[in-house]
Amino acid sequence: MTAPTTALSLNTQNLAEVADRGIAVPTYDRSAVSPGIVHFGVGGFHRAHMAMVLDDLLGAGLAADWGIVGAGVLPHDVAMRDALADQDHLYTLTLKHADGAKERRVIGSIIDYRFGPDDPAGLLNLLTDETIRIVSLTVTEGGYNVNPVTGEFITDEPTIVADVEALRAGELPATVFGYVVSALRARREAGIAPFTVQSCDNISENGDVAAKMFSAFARLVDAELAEWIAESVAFPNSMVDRITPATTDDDRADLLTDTGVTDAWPVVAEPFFQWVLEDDFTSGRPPYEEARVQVVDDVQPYEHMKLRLLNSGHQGLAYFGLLGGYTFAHEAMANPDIPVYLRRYMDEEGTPSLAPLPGIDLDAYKDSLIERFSNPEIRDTLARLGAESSDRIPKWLLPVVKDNLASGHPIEVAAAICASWARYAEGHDESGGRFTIVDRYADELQSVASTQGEDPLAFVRQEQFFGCLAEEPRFTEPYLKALTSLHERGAKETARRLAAHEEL
Ligand SMILES: NC(=O)c1ccc[n+]([C@@H]2O[C@H](COP(=O)([O-])OP(=O)(O)OC[C@H]3O[C@@H](n4cnc5c(N)ncnc54)[C@H](O)[C@@H]3O)[C@@H](O)[C@H]2O)c1
Ligand SMILES: O=P(O)(O)OC[C@@H](O)[C@@H](O)[C@H](O)[C@H](O)CO
Repeated sequence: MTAPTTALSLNTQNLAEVADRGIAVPTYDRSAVSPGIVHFGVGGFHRAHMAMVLDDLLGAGLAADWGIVGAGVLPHDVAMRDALADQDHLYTLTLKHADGAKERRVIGSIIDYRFGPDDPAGLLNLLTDETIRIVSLTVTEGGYNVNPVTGEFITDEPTIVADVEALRAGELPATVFGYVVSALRARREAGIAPFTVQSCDNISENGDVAAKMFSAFARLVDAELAEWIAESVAFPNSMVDRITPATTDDDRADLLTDTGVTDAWPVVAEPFFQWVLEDDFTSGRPPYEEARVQVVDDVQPYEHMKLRLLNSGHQGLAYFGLLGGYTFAHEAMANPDIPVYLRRYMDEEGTPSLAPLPGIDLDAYKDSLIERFSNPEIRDTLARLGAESSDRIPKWLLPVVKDNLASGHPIEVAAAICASWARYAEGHDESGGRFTIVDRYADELQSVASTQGEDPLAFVRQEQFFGCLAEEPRFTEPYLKALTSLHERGAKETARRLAAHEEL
C-alpha cells in the first residue's frame, strides 16, 4: 500500500492508484455495463445499499445489463449531479465497525446521473427505452405524497397539480410521479413492456403504497391508463436496512487523511446490511439473491419487524436524546436508562404488535438493534433521526399504538415517545437552547406545541397525524403523564422512570 502523500482524485483513470492506497475498486469493465435501472433519490442510503448490491453482482460477473442511472428532480440534487459527474460516477463506501475498523471500497454500479430539470425530455426518453426494466426509488417517506390519516393520495399538492396539467397537455413532467407515469404511458403506446417500480423506502408495504399512489396520480391524468398501470406494473414490497448517516465534512477529511483519496461525496454506513424483497417483477430483475438479498414471497412480517422495532426505536431515541442534550445516537445510548427503556418499548409494545416470525430470533434481533444504535463510529445524529417526524411517527409508531389498543397490549412507552415528539416540537431544549425543527409541517407543529401549556392535548388533537387518539383515554392518560413529566422532570429523569417501570 502506497503512503498517502499526495491527494488523489477519485476517477476511472486513477482507480489502480486508489487500489494501491488500500481501497477495494471495481474489477469489472465498467464500460461494458449498460443501463437497466433508473433510480430516483440518489442519496446516502441508495449508495450504501442497492448500488452496493449491484456492484457486488457486477464484481461476480453478473448483471452487466443492470447498470444504474441515477435521477434527481429536486433543486438540491444538482449537488449530487456535480459530485458524481466529476468522478465518473464513482464514490467510496466506508463501513465503520464499532471497534474502529473500517472497510473501504469504490462502488462502480452507478454509470450515469440525470438531473431532470437539465433535460426533462432526455430523462423521459431514457425511462421510455426498453432497456430500462426497473425504476427504483428512495425518495423518502414524504415523497409518496400520502395523507397520513386517510392513506389516500394528496391531490392538491402544487407540484402534483402542475404535473397532472402537464401530462394532460402532453407537456414534460417535473416530479417523480410525472416522469414515471409519462414514461409508462409512452411505453404502453409504443408497445414496450412496462418497467417494475421498486420502492426502497421505509414505508410499511412500500410497494403497495407506491402502487396506490402512482395509480392515483395516473387516474388524475387518464382513468384508463391508471387501470392499465394497476394491472400491468409490478410494485414489489421490500424491507431495507442499513443505518446510513448523512455525509459530513469529517467523513471527507477522514478518507483523505487515511488514504489520500479525495471523494466529493463519500458514503459512510454501518456494516449491517439487510434487504428482504418480494419476488414480483414485470420485466425481469438482476439475480439479487446472489448478493445477500433475501428474495421472498411475503415481505410484510419483516417490514413490520423493522419499522416497529428499529425505526420506531429510533423515534424513541431521537426526541428523548435531543431533549436530554445529546447530539449523536451513540451518546444518548451511553445513558444507562435509554437503552433499557428502548428495550422495554421493543419487548412490551413493539413485539406483541408483530405477526409470528418463524425462523427469526427476535431477542437476538433486538439485542443487535441496541448494539447498532450504540456504534460510536457511525456518528448518526439525533437530528437526522428526529427530522420529518410527521412522516415517521404516523407510519411507524402509531400503527403499534392502534394495534395494541385493539389487542389490549401496553402502549405506555409509545405514548411517552409521542409526548417527547410534542415536547420537542416546542422548539427549545431543557436549557433554553433552540432546536431547528426539520419537518414540512414545522410551523404548524411548533405553533400547536406552543399552546400545550394551556391545552396539554393540543398536539394529539392534530387529526391529520394522530387520527382520533385524542379521544382515547387509554392513550391520553399515559401521554399526559409523560408530557407533564418531560416538562417538570426533564427527559433524563423521565427516561429513568420509564426504564425502571416507575410511575410517571
Ligand atoms: N439513511 C438510512 O439509514 C436509511 C435506511 C433505510 C432506508 N432508508 C430510506 O431511504 C430514504 C432516503 O434516505 P437517505 O439517507 O438516502 O436520504 P438523503 O437525504 O441522502 O437522500 C434522499 C434523496 O431523496 C430525494 N427526494 C426527497 N424527496 C423527494 C421527492 N419528493 N421527490 C423526489 N426525490 C425526493 C432527495 O432529493 C435525495 O436525492 C429514507 O427516507 C428511507 O425511506 C434510509
Ligand atoms: O431514513 P428515514 O427517514 O426513513 O428514518 C430515519 C432512520 O430511522 C432510518 O434512516 C434508519 O437509519 C434506517 O431505516 C436503518 O435501516
